Amino acid sequence: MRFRFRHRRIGRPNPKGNRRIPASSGEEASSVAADHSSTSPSSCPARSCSTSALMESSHPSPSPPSEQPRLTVTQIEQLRVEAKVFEIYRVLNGVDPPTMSLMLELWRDKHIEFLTKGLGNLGPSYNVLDANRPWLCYWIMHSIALLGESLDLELEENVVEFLFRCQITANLVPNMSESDAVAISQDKNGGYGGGPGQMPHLATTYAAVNTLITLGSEKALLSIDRENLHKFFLRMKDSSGAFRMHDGGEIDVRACYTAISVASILNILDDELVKGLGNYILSCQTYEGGIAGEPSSEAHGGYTFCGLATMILINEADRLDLPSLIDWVAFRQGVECGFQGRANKLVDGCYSFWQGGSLALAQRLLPIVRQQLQLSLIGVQPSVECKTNNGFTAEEAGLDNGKLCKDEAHSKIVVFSIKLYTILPVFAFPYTIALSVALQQYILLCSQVLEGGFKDKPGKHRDFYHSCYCLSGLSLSQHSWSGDAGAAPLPGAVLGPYTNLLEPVHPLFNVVLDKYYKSHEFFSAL
Ligand SMILES: CC(C)=CCC/C(C)=C/CC/C(C)=C/COP(=O)(O)OP(=O)(O)O
Ligand SMILES: [Zn+2]
Repeated sequence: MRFRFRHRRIGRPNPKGNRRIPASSGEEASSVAADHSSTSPSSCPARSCSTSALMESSHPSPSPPSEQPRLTVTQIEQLRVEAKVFEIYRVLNGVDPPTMSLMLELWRDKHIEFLTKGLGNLGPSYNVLDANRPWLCYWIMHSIALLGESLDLELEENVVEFLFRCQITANLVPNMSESDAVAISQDKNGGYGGGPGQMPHLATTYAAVNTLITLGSEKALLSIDRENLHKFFLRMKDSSGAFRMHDGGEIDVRACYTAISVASILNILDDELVKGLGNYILSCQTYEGGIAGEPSSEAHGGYTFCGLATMILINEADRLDLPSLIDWVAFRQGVECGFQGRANKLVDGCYSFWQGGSLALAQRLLPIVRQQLQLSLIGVQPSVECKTNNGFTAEEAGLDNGKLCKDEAHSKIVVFSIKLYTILPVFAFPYTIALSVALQQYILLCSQVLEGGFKDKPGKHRDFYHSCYCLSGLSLSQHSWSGDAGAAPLPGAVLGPYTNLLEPVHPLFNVVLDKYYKSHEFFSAL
């Protein structure tokens, strides 16, 4: 039977009543505003994974050397070999750890407390992250749903109404009456802005629609103006086949994903929106194997997720070089067990989703991956030397009898074997369980804040963005080997107490699976 935390409305007593609350660190209550400032594009000391990555154009330059202190590989290996997880915690956090079971426990009630406090800040006087308010709704509501909770109906309605006002575009004034808003929503401008009266933007449109799907009420789903949204998407479509973020805005893989994800989940995806898009995404896959934000840029986990998910949604994933992509993502998991966003950068909790999500997607593409590996070897005749060196028989390597000379065959097989060695372990059952449990260890020990919320890494502040993507990554890794959707994960796949188990997410859209099914049914019937 499936283990779930379902439909506990926030504000009611906790039926489990078994949460152990750690002593306050003194950072509490008044610190929520301070936490927000840590996500503010303008005030974030380290812009790493700031919300600017979601809203602004990003052209990563070659990675600068980091000043962040980190353990050396030798130190980590030593600590690991001696199984001194406590020591790792102490060195990373600078304080003595609580007991092991407390460290590995998901502090549900504290997370809910932190998340619900954030909802109070969506009103018109809330200036920090002013252009990101639908994102705040999504990060918070999705995190709450992952934890198996939901809001009181009145609070949910407030969010629906707030987002409805964000659907009204730049030619309107904030705080207008609902009747005026309804009248003006009939005009040609679709899409959601970062706040009421702001210009529509693809990123905030994605955040708003995912929030409404997460809320899932009829009122929430019906509030989405699909017809005008489709017009908005067509207006954002560029002649290259890609999309731009907003009128006159930048063209990149993020814009492609947000447009296609929303169009797909709302059942308004058509040939016009898809035309030429696969070619654009393909031109963003770099020599490293990952996907960049735009052609000739550096591969990055955020864009790799967006690019791969888009290709799957438009049914063109087989055009990507999947073995190289998987190779690249797998090597982004550092010795700290978390993922980095790109080569030579520090690991960070949010990539648990962007990189972990890419692996979760690739896992479903294994038949295509195998086919691509085999196709790259058609006609190759393995030599005895190759078989000995690489430990694979011709049959295992999927080789045909071929016409290539020995040298050519040899070089191809070496390349092939490198891929086999890196890709097979990534998807071999026990090995992958170990990798996903290791990722859970990073999230629970290094990103989780025991007072509630999640952060990039020790030494940083918690924020809603990292809370959302750490929880999303945690859910994906807990469920990564559950088999058919809906099956309960094996206890060994869930690090810490089994009560840590989160709701499963749909890896293409990053909404809770049940919410996706409900909305799919709803929009298929329209
Ligand atoms: C759905 C949607 C809008 C997705 C956005 C995907 C996403 C997170 C893209 C990342 C953008 C980027 C290049 C960040 C680098 O920031 P950095 O240089 O500060 O971080 P780093 O050092 O970890 O690379
Ligand atoms: Zn981050």
